[in-house]
Amino acid sequence: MEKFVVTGEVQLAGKIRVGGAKNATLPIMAATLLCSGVSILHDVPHLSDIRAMQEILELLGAKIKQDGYSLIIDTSTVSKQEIPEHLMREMRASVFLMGPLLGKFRKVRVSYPGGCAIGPRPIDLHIKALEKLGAKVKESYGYIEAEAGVLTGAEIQFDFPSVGATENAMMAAVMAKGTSIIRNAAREPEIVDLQDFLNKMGAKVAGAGTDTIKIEGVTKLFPAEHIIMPDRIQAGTFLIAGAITQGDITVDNISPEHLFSVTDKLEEIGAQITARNDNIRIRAGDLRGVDIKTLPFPGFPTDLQAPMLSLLAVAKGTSIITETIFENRFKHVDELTRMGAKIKVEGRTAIIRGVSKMTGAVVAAPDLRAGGALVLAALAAQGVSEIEQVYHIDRGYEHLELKLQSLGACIIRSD
Ligand SMILES: CC(=O)N[C@H]1[C@@H](OP(=O)(O)OP(=O)(O)OC[C@H]2O[C@@H](n3ccc(=O)[nH]c3=O)[C@H](O)[C@@H]2O)O[C@H](CO)[C@@H](O)[C@@H]1O
Ligand SMILES: C=C(OP(=O)(O)O)C(=O)O
Repeated sequence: MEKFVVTGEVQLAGKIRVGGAKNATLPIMAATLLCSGVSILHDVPHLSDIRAMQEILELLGAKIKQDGYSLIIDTSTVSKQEIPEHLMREMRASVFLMGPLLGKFRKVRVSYPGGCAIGPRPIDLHIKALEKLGAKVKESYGYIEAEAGVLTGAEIQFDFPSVGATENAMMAAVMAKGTSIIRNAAREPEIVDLQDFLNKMGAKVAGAGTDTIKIEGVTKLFPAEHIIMPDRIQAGTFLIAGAITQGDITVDNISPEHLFSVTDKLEEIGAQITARNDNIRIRAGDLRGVDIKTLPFPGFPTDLQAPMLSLLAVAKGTSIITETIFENRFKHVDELTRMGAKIKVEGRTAIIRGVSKMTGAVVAAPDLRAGGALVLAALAAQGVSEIEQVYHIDRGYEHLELKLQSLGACIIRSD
């Protein structure tokens, strides 16, 4: 199995461009099912999750061509509404197919989705939204079947602003009869990107980015062309890499407003941030501990909690991180402890006593962002580290080792 071998204590410097966001691409790929014809997506990252979604769409009957960072998706031959279990299990985003398949065929059969093992990840809010729109949902033997003679616009009130449930509800509602209103909707930028794509297809969606989304159902949607929004989580990871290595990095092709909660914390920690139209520069300074609570957007993103924890592990003083989104997202802590970090986890809180240096060790990536966090820790640590289970990292960071090498890091992929 592949691993990363990292020699730490190299200050990173230079410019890095981030590509399209995994978490925007996946629902948009699913949304192409809502029409019949050729949609073109640009800046699609080369990631294993994207390949898994491609495999599912192809299995449903789509024809897909990849041209560099563009995906040409022809949905005119899609005929199936059922997704086999082994593909559903590959990633969380497979659940996004329920909304569009129901919208298109009025019928869908899927098993429970996989994704990062970061605590229980129920789909009750997804199902509730589909039921509100008129679907009859049956769960048995690990499969979920939904059917709707007609989908009818409805008021959907979420108990929690779930990103995936908001996206699924939007995709099911765009072709429902009448008006739908989603309240307490998630406000993540990826939802705005999905709205933009759906509207290019001829949908009538407004309000994404706020907690109330209004959708006027239409009878037909058309193929569309779209440039995927930049990946704010990758951008945040590179900024943290700059801070943890005492470096000077500029991250290009990013909307600074997507990262305010992160750059604000980095400044509080002691880094100097300069944000321009589409780039952010970070120059590291003396690092000091801060407290962080993960929250739905525009709060601090849970997907950057693990990388930030690595940074706080070498910041002066005590920091407290409270993870409010997922129940079990501190799996990197045991691995960071092997590298000399001093961290105590109590329930959803991690108490971090900063050490002046971590030391290289053999560690294993327990999930995607935790894997990213271990790479960052290794970049700062004294000596050589090996990070195993790189396949988790490849789900969401494209050629992370090559990107870090371009900034001067000493990291290689090895068998
Ligand atoms: C592919 C993708 O875009 N993944 C992102 C998406 O995941 P995902 O869409 O799965 O995250 P959600 O916002 O739905 O989940 C947030 C919380 O809501 C709970 N919940 C969710 C749905 C539901 O039906 N019932 C329920 O209780 C979850 O267990 C979790 O505790 O948003 C998360 C939160 O920003 C990110 O960490 C993931 O990277
Ligand atoms: C948790 C993540 O992904 P997923 O929801 O696809 O598991 C992530 O991108 O950090």
